[in-house]
Amino acid sequence: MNKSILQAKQLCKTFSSDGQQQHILTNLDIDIYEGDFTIIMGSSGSGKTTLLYALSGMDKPTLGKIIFRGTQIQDLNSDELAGFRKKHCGFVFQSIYLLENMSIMDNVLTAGYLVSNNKPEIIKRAKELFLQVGLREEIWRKFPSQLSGGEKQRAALIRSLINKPAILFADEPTGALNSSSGKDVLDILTKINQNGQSIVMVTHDIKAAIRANRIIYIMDGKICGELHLDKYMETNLDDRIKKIRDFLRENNW
Ligand SMILES: Nc1ncnc2c1ncn2[C@@H]1O[C@H](COP(=O)(O)OP(=O)(O)OP(=O)(O)O)[C@@H](O)[C@H]1O
Repeated sequence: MNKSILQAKQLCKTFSSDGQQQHILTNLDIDIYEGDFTIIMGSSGSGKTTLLYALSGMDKPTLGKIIFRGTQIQDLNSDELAGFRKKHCGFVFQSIYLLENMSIMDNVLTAGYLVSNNKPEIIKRAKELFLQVGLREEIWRKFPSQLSGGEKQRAALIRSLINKPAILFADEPTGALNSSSGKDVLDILTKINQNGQSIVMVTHDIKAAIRANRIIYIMDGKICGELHLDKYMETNLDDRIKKIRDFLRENNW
């Protein structure tokens, strides 16, 4: 098994609304391992996004510890947390949050300059990433509104990778894309994972889940099932899909 890079210990998250407390995560323990493509599944409202946000420092847990390479991040103040996220985490979401008033290249470079002063290095890496995800030079200076949903999501993915995050967190990144664009994004995620990028992704979609080598199932704020698979290959997909379907059925999905 690979080295653990992120741990949650006795994680609890409670939301209060209308005077009522809702316990979404309760005493949840999890390790995220370097190089894994970890998928979080579970029924709607089971707490998948809440878990992703807590693990990535986007939101503070109510109780418990989040430990990234030995540092407890739940105790960081908001500036320190923002620094942690910028430096170590990449994010892609279903909604694509690119800045509309700048080109996709500038969106990427701006994110890179927040972390590094080495502008030539950032520009070089951005160009490499654009080519790696199949976005040709002709569109680098286009604004987000001039691009298709799939192109925008690929640009958002480059932005999330520009600072070489230790972990890429993704929340249904293909949820708003047509199946061909969704497949392109999954192919890119698979490729970067094969090159060593650790990924934690929430999805409802078996087509996305087959890309993982580890699937966590959560129910009522707890991990109730875990499936380990070999790294994704385009062969034996029927067998892989069957294993995932059986696993989901066992968990009453
Ligand atoms: N900021 C918040 N304030 C109050 N309740 C919240 C908040 N964020 C999430 N919740 C509640 O926590 C529960 C879990 O939400 P979460 O988004 O983690 O679920 P999910 O498993 O990702 O669901 P889905 O698959 O539908 O996206 C839901 O009942 C939701 O209403």
